[in-house]
Amino acid sequence: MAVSWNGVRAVLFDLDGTLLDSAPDLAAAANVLRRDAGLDDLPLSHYRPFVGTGARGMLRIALGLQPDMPEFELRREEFFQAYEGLLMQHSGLFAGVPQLVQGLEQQGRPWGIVTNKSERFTLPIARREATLGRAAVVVCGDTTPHAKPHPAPLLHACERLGILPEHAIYVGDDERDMQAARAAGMRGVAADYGYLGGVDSTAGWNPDAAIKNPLELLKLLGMD
Ligand SMILES: O=C(O)COP(=O)(O)O
Ligand SMILES: [Mg+2]
Repeated sequence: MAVSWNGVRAVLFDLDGTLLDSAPDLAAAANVLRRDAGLDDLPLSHYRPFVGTGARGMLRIALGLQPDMPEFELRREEFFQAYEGLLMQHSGLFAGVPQLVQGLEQQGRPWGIVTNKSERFTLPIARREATLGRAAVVVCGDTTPHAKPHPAPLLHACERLGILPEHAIYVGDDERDMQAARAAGMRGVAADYGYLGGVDSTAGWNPDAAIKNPLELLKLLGMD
Protein backbone atom coordinates (compact mmCIF):
# COMPACT_ATOMS: atom_id res chain seq x y z
CA MET A 1 0.00 0.00 0.00
CA ALA A 2 1.31 3.46 -0.91
CA VAL A 3 2.45 5.53 2.04
CA SER A 4 0.35 8.61 2.69
CA TRP A 5 2.13 11.87 3.41
CA ASN A 6 -0.98 13.52 4.75
CA GLY A 7 -1.06 14.65 8.33
CA VAL A 8 2.67 15.37 8.65
CA ARG A 9 2.80 18.03 11.34
CA ALA A 10 6.54 18.02 12.08
CA VAL A 11 9.77 16.83 10.49
CA LEU A 12 12.72 15.45 12.44
CA PHE A 13 16.15 15.23 10.82
CA ASP A 14 19.32 13.33 11.48
CA LEU A 15 22.33 15.70 11.52
CA ASP A 16 25.52 14.17 10.01
CA GLY A 17 24.90 13.22 6.40
CA THR A 18 21.34 14.58 6.32
CA LEU A 19 21.43 18.28 7.24
CA LEU A 20 25.15 18.78 7.75
CA ASP A 21 28.05 17.65 5.60
CA SER A 22 30.42 17.20 8.52
CA ALA A 23 32.70 14.64 6.83
CA PRO A 24 35.56 17.08 6.03
CA ASP A 25 36.09 18.06 9.68
CA LEU A 26 35.63 14.52 11.03
CA ALA A 27 38.14 13.24 8.46
CA ALA A 28 40.57 16.05 9.33
CA ALA A 29 40.32 15.14 13.03
CA ALA A 30 41.00 11.48 12.23
CA ASN A 31 44.02 12.52 10.17
CA VAL A 32 45.42 14.45 13.16
CA LEU A 33 45.65 11.08 14.94
CA ARG A 34 47.29 9.48 11.90
CA ARG A 35 49.92 12.22 11.80
CA ASP A 36 50.56 11.80 15.54
CA ALA A 37 51.20 8.12 14.77
CA GLY A 38 53.63 9.03 11.97
CA LEU A 39 51.20 8.07 9.19
CA ASP A 40 50.15 9.99 6.07
CA ASP A 41 46.68 11.53 5.75
CA LEU A 42 43.95 9.41 4.17
CA PRO A 43 41.67 11.06 1.58
CA LEU A 44 38.18 12.16 2.55
CA SER A 45 36.64 9.47 0.32
CA HIS A 46 38.01 6.77 2.67
CA TYR A 47 36.21 8.24 5.67
CA ARG A 48 33.02 9.63 4.13
CA PRO A 49 30.83 6.49 3.96
CA PHE A 50 31.44 5.78 7.67
CA VAL A 51 30.84 9.23 9.16
CA GLY A 52 27.43 8.02 10.40
CA THR A 53 29.15 5.59 12.75
CA GLY A 54 30.82 8.47 14.62
CA ALA A 55 34.17 8.13 16.38
CA ARG A 56 34.06 4.33 16.15
CA GLY A 57 34.06 4.41 12.36
CA MET A 58 36.66 7.18 12.10
CA LEU A 59 39.11 5.38 14.43
CA ARG A 60 38.65 2.13 12.55
CA ILE A 61 39.48 3.77 9.22
CA ALA A 62 42.30 5.98 10.55
CA LEU A 63 44.11 3.54 12.84
CA GLY A 64 42.41 0.15 12.45
CA LEU A 65 41.17 0.42 16.03
CA GLN A 66 38.24 -1.61 17.39
CA PRO A 67 36.30 -0.63 20.55
CA ASP A 68 37.60 -3.66 22.48
CA MET A 69 41.27 -2.67 22.02
CA PRO A 70 43.04 -1.22 25.09
CA GLU A 71 44.09 1.93 23.21
CA PHE A 72 40.58 2.73 22.03
CA GLU A 73 39.31 4.99 24.86
CA LEU A 74 42.45 7.14 24.87
CA ARG A 75 42.48 7.58 21.10
CA ARG A 76 38.78 8.32 21.07
CA GLU A 77 39.26 11.20 23.51
CA GLU A 78 42.16 12.49 21.38
CA PHE A 79 39.90 12.29 18.35
CA PHE A 80 37.14 14.18 20.19
CA GLN A 81 39.57 16.92 21.20
CA ALA A 82 40.87 17.27 17.65
CA TYR A 83 37.30 17.41 16.30
CA GLU A 84 36.25 19.94 18.93
CA GLY A 85 38.91 22.28 17.55
CA LEU A 86 37.58 21.91 14.00
CA LEU A 87 33.75 21.46 14.21
CA MET A 88 32.60 23.91 11.51
CA GLN A 89 35.89 24.67 9.77
CA HIS A 90 35.01 22.86 6.55
CA SER A 91 31.56 21.50 7.40
CA GLY A 92 28.45 23.05 5.93
CA LEU A 93 24.77 22.44 5.28
CA PHE A 94 23.94 20.32 2.24
CA ALA A 95 22.71 22.44 -0.68
CA GLY A 96 18.98 23.10 -0.35
CA VAL A 97 18.79 22.62 3.43
CA PRO A 98 18.18 26.33 4.24
CA GLN A 99 15.35 26.48 1.67
CA LEU A 100 13.93 23.19 2.92
CA VAL A 101 13.64 24.27 6.54
CA GLN A 102 12.38 27.70 5.52
CA GLY A 103 9.65 25.97 3.49
CA LEU A 104 8.64 23.91 6.53
CA GLU A 105 8.62 26.98 8.76
CA GLN A 106 6.44 28.88 6.28
CA GLN A 107 3.94 26.01 6.39
CA GLY A 108 3.91 26.14 10.19
CA ARG A 109 5.52 22.71 10.46
CA PRO A 110 8.11 22.65 13.25
CA TRP A 111 11.33 20.77 12.51
CA GLY A 112 13.98 19.35 14.78
CA ILE A 113 17.29 17.50 14.96
CA VAL A 114 17.69 13.97 16.34
CA THR A 115 21.32 12.87 16.11
CA ASN A 116 23.62 10.29 17.67
CA LYS A 117 26.32 12.95 17.89
CA SER A 118 26.79 13.93 21.51
CA GLU A 119 25.71 17.27 22.98
CA ARG A 120 29.37 18.23 23.38
CA PHE A 121 29.60 18.73 19.59
CA THR A 122 26.01 19.18 18.45
CA LEU A 123 25.12 22.15 20.65
CA PRO A 124 28.17 24.30 19.66
CA ILE A 125 27.49 23.46 16.00
CA ALA A 126 23.84 24.54 16.37
CA ARG A 127 25.01 27.78 18.01
CA ARG A 128 27.42 28.53 15.17
CA GLU A 129 25.20 27.57 12.24
CA ALA A 130 22.30 30.01 12.20
CA THR A 131 19.91 27.73 10.26
CA LEU A 132 20.46 24.79 12.63
CA GLY A 133 19.97 27.16 15.57
CA ARG A 134 16.32 27.58 14.50
CA ALA A 135 15.48 23.90 15.18
CA ALA A 136 12.45 23.62 17.46
CA VAL A 137 14.06 20.70 19.29
CA VAL A 138 17.57 19.16 19.39
CA VAL A 139 18.00 15.62 20.75
CA CYS A 140 21.54 14.20 20.82
CA GLY A 141 22.99 10.72 21.32
CA ASP A 142 23.42 11.37 25.04
CA THR A 143 20.21 13.35 25.68
CA THR A 144 18.16 10.22 26.46
CA PRO A 145 19.43 6.94 28.00
CA HIS A 146 19.46 5.30 24.54
CA ALA A 147 20.72 6.37 21.13
CA LYS A 148 19.32 5.36 17.70
CA PRO A 149 18.29 2.75 16.56
CA HIS A 150 16.40 2.85 19.87
CA PRO A 151 13.24 4.92 19.42
CA ALA A 152 13.75 6.90 22.67
CA PRO A 153 15.42 9.98 21.09
CA LEU A 154 12.66 10.29 18.45
CA LEU A 155 9.91 9.80 21.02
CA HIS A 156 11.55 12.40 23.26
CA ALA A 157 11.62 14.90 20.37
CA CYS A 158 7.90 14.29 19.65
CA GLU A 159 7.08 14.81 23.30
CA ARG A 160 9.00 18.08 23.36
CA LEU A 161 7.11 19.23 20.25
CA GLY A 162 3.80 18.07 21.69
CA ILE A 163 2.95 15.87 18.70
CA LEU A 164 2.23 12.18 18.23
CA PRO A 165 4.88 10.06 16.42
CA GLU A 166 2.39 9.19 13.68
CA HIS A 167 2.20 12.89 12.84
CA ALA A 168 5.98 13.19 12.41
CA ILE A 169 8.48 11.88 9.89
CA TYR A 170 12.18 11.19 10.33
CA VAL A 171 14.74 11.83 7.61
CA GLY A 172 18.12 10.09 7.93
CA ASP A 173 21.05 8.67 5.98
CA ASP A 174 21.68 5.44 7.88
CA GLU A 175 19.79 2.16 8.23
CA ARG A 176 19.75 2.77 11.97
CA ASP A 177 17.69 5.93 11.32
CA MET A 178 14.99 3.97 9.47
CA GLN A 179 14.97 1.34 12.25
CA ALA A 180 14.53 4.06 14.88
CA ALA A 181 11.69 5.67 12.90
CA ARG A 182 9.90 2.34 12.54
CA ALA A 183 10.35 1.51 16.22
CA ALA A 184 8.95 4.93 17.15
CA GLY A 185 5.90 4.50 14.90
CA MET A 186 7.01 7.25 12.50
CA ARG A 187 7.37 7.30 8.74
CA GLY A 188 11.03 7.18 7.68
CA VAL A 189 12.61 8.93 4.69
CA ALA A 190 16.08 7.90 3.47
CA ALA A 191 18.46 10.74 2.55
CA ASP A 192 20.12 9.05 -0.44
CA TYR A 193 22.63 11.92 -0.79
CA GLY A 194 24.13 11.18 2.67
CA TYR A 195 26.89 8.87 3.92
CA LEU A 196 24.84 5.63 3.88
CA GLY A 197 27.30 3.52 5.89
CA GLY A 198 28.96 2.06 2.81
CA VAL A 199 25.90 0.75 0.94
CA ASP A 200 25.09 1.71 -2.67
CA SER A 201 21.33 1.75 -2.27
CA THR A 202 18.99 2.49 0.62
CA ALA A 203 16.23 0.28 -0.85
CA GLY A 204 17.16 -2.59 1.47
CA TRP A 205 16.35 -0.46 4.50
CA ASN A 206 12.68 -0.36 3.43
CA PRO A 207 12.24 3.37 3.94
CA ASP A 208 8.78 4.85 3.34
CA ALA A 209 10.42 7.10 0.72
CA ALA A 210 13.89 8.15 -0.44
CA ILE A 211 15.07 11.59 -1.54
CA LYS A 212 18.02 12.41 -3.79
CA ASN A 213 18.45 15.92 -2.40
CA PRO A 214 17.02 17.88 0.56
CA LEU A 215 14.51 19.90 -1.47
CA GLU A 216 12.81 16.72 -2.70
CA LEU A 217 11.28 16.47 0.75
CA LEU A 218 9.10 19.51 0.04
CA LYS A 219 7.86 17.79 -3.12
CA LEU A 220 7.11 14.65 -1.16
CA LEU A 221 5.06 16.64 1.32
CA GLY A 222 3.28 18.43 -1.52
CA MET A 223 4.73 21.80 -0.64
CA ASP A 224 6.97 22.78 -3.56
O1 LIG B 1 27.99 11.08 15.32
C1 LIG B 1 27.32 10.08 15.05
O2 LIG B 1 27.37 9.02 15.69
C2 LIG B 1 26.37 10.14 13.84
O3 LIG B 1 25.58 11.29 13.83
P1 LIG B 1 24.13 11.29 13.12
O4 LIG B 1 23.23 10.46 13.97
O5 LIG B 1 23.76 12.78 13.10
O6 LIG B 1 24.30 10.77 11.73
MG1 LIG C 1 23.62 10.45 9.68
